[in-house]
Amino acid sequence: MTSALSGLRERARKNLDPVHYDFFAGGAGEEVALAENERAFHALALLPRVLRGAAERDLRVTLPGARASLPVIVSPTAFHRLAHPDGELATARAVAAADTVLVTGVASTIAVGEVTAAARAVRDEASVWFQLYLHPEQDVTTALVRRAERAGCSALVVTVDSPVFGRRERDRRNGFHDLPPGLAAENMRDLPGAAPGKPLDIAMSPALSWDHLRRLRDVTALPVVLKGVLHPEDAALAVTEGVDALLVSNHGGRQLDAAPATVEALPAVVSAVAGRVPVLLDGGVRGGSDVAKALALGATAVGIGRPVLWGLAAEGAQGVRQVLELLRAEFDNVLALCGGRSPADLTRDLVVARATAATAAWGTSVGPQAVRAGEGSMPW
Ligand SMILES: Cc1cc2nc3c(=O)[nH]c(=O)nc-3n(C[C@H](O)[C@H](O)[C@H](O)COP(=O)(O)O)c2cc1C
Ligand SMILES: CC(C)CC(=O)C(=O)O
Repeated sequence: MTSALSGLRERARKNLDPVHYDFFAGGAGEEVALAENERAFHALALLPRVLRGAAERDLRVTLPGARASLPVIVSPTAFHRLAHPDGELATARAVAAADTVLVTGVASTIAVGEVTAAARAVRDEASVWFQLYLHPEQDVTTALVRRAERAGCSALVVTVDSPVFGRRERDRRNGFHDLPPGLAAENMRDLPGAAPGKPLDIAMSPALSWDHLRRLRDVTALPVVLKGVLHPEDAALAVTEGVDALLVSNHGGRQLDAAPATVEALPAVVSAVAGRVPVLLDGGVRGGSDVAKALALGATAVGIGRPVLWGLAAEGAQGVRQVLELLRAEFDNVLALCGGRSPADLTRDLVVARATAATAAWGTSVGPQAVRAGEGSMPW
């Protein structure tokens, strides 16, 4: 993590109630997956190409229902008003100003219609996607989808890595179970089964199956991004089921602690999808070179979770904007250093396992590992 980003995190830590800091920062279990997401990026190196004439660079990418000015979008994170009084409104303004996609979540402390309005006040065509969990009762899911459609969201992000809630030790230790008075999951109000004036609980259900996803697709024409896929067989199934994109994610290490680092799971998913839909990744992206590594391994874009929360808690909308501009500048710099003009120039042969990077470049004994990576085998 660069000093600018860790500086924001430290300022966020100072501003936040320690219990809320732990909620944002923490993971499940022993926080192995949380740590692995970042470690796995460090374990990879980029093998740059030279003399490729990369004076003019274009960072834009096309995604379902959206275009983004850089291949970094904002993943859904809960309860932004714990980080800053303006909460998701501040996040929405900053993300729209940076001209990328905001994935606003069902666990937002501001209703989705107000979030999209704040984004559109900054940029007419601002892209906002809506993240939801499938509810076992179809009428609740449908009501959430209608809410997102009315708000003008251009895709649905369906999180499927949460059949049950991960065991978050920090939250248990801190006794953090409820939002402070005055804050609520605003999108959960006025849903079928909700008591008047009271938000419904966000359901996480182990009973969900592909049938529930089919029922969702029956009630909406919005593109669907499936979030939390790690197994290549699930990726292939999802494509067969007609999803419009996949987001490789382990929920920032907050669900299955034994899950692999996302950048390590990415190549097999990319291979299973075989170019049929875009594949995105989140988890542990902290700098421009992480973005470049994920793209070289086949991601169309990456999402960031905690860095946005650090920016928001440190400085509100300004802080979120700072995080996105930092990543834009770093990614552009790395792209140039790799001799690339656009994200498409970041190809798989540019990624090698760090332990073998030098020997791969020399073409000696370990070299073929990196060379074969370009042909579909794993470089680690
Ligand atoms: C505080 C917090 C809350 C989150 N809330 C949600 C959520 O409501 N829905 C969801 O799909 N993912 C949620 N996530 C996971 C993020 O969307 C994303 O997968 C993860 O944060 C990416 O990892 P990173 O924080 O290392 O960038 C949350 C993550 C954090 C840190
Ligand atoms: C409270 C949850 C709905 C959000 C969260 O913390 C998570 O998904 O990690």
